[in-house]
Amino acid sequence: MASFRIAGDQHLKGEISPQGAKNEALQILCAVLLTDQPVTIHNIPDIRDVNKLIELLGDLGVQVKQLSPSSYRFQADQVDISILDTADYREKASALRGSVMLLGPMLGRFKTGRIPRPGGDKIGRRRLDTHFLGFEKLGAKFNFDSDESGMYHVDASHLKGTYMLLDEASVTGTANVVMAAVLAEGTTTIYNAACEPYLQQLCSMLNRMGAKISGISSNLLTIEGVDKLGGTDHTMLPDMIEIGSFIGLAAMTQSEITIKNCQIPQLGIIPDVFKRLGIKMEFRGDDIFVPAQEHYQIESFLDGGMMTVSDAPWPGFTPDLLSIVLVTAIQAQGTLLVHQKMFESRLFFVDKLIEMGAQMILCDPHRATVIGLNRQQQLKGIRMSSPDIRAGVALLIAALSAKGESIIDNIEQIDRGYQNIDGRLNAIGAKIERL
Ligand SMILES: CC(=O)N[C@H]1[C@@H](OP(=O)(O)OP(=O)(O)OC[C@H]2O[C@@H](n3ccc(=O)[nH]c3=O)[C@H](O)[C@@H]2O)O[C@H](CO)[C@@H](O)[C@@H]1O
Ligand SMILES: C=C(OP(=O)(O)O)C(=O)O
Repeated sequence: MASFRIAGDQHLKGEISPQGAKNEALQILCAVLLTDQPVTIHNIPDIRDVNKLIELLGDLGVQVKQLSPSSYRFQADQVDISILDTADYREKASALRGSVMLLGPMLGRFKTGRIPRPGGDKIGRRRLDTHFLGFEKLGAKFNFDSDESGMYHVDASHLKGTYMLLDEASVTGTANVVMAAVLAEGTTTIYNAACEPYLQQLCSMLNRMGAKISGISSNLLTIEGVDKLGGTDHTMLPDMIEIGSFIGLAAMTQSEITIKNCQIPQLGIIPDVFKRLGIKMEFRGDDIFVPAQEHYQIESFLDGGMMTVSDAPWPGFTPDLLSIVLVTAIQAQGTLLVHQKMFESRLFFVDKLIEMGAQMILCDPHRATVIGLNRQQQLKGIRMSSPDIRAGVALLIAALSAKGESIIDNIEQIDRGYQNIDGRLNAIGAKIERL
C-alpha cells in the first residue's frame, strides 16, 4: 500500500494540462472489440484502471501497439472468447468498474459475454439492472452464477432492435446497450439514455466506424443496426473531473493556476457551480485561469436560501465532483449543503476533514453541511487513508492547504484515475512525496 507525504501550506503557481478523460477512455477502449479493423486512440490517460483494461484487451487476443505515451492502436481480429472462462480474466476484470462495458461489444459481435461482478469505488450500492434489462430487451438471455465465481452471462443467437425506456439514466449502462445495439438487426430506440459528453464521444466514434446513431447528446437515441463496423481514429476529451479538481485546489490553496485546453463548451454546468462558491475564474481562449484568492464567498439562492449543490444525471452536476466541492467550501465564506443523491457511502470521509479542523456536519449518508472557515483558521495536517478516488483527491487538496505535514495512505485509489498527480502538482510548487 503506497502513501503520499504532503507538506502543507503550499501556494501553487503555473500551468497544468488535464489528462485524457478516465471515464471516456473506459468506454472507448471497450468499443475496439466491435470491429476486426484497426482503431487508433489518442490522449489515453496513463492511469491504473485504463492500463488494466488495456491489459485485459490484450489477454482477449486484441493486438495492442503503443504508438506514443498516450496513443495506441488496437486490432481485435483474433479475439479468443474462451479466455472469458478463465480465473485470470475473472480476477482482472473484477478489479475495475469499466470492464463491465466489455459485455455490450462482446454480445454485439460474438453473441456472448461474461463479466465478474465489477470493481470500482465502494461508494454504495451500484446496481447493474439497467445493463441487463437493456440486453434482455434486445433478445439476450441473462444469467448470474450465484456461486463464488459471481459471473454474469449474456447470450444471444440473434439481437433484434426494439424500443426501450431505461429504468435509470445509467452512464455505463447506456454505453453497454448502445454498443450491443449497433450490431443488432433493425432499429433500437433508447429513451432515458445517459447523455454525458463521454457518451456523446462514444456515439460519434461508433458513427465514424459505420454505426447509425442519431439523437446524440439527447436522452433519446435511435440506432439503426448495421452488419459490420470498421476502424477509426479517436481522441479523448480532457478529463472534466480533473479540471474541476484543479479549480477547487486553486481556491483552497490560494494558488494561481491556468488549466490548459479544457474544451470549455464540454464542461456543462461545472464552471458555474464553482463560481457559485465565489471562485473567480477567467476563460482565456480554451484555458481556465483561476487567480489566487484570499476570500471567496458562497452565494445564496435568490430567495435567500442556503446554497445547495447536488448531483443529477447529465446535464446536471456530476456526482464525481461533489467531494471536491465539499472540500473547497471549507475555506469559503458562508454555508453550503452538499447533497449526494446518487451514492450513499461517498460522504463518510468528512470525519477526516472534521479531524483536520473543518466545520462540517454529516447530516445523513447523503447530505453534509459545510460552514466555511473564511481563512480564520487553517486545517491541520493528519494521517488519513483514501477511501475512494475522488475523496482521495479531496483529502489531498485539504492536506496541501493545511498547516504541517499530512500522510495519505491507500493512494492506489487516487492512481486509479489521476495520472502522476504528485509529479504534475510538484511541477507547479507542491511538495508531495510518494512513500
Ligand atoms: C466508469 C464510469 O464511467 N463510472 C462513472 C459512471 O458509473 P456508473 O455507470 O456505474 O453509474 P450509473 O450512471 O449507473 O449510476 C450511478 C448511481 O446513480 C444512481 N442513478 C443513476 C441515474 C439516475 O437517473 N438516477 C440514479 O439514482 C444509480 O442508481 C447509481 O447508484 O457514472 C457515475 C454517475 O455519473 C459516475 O459516478 C462514475 O464515475
Ligand atoms: C466512481 C468513479 O469511478 P468508478 O466508476 O470507476 O468506480 C469515479 O470516477 O469517480
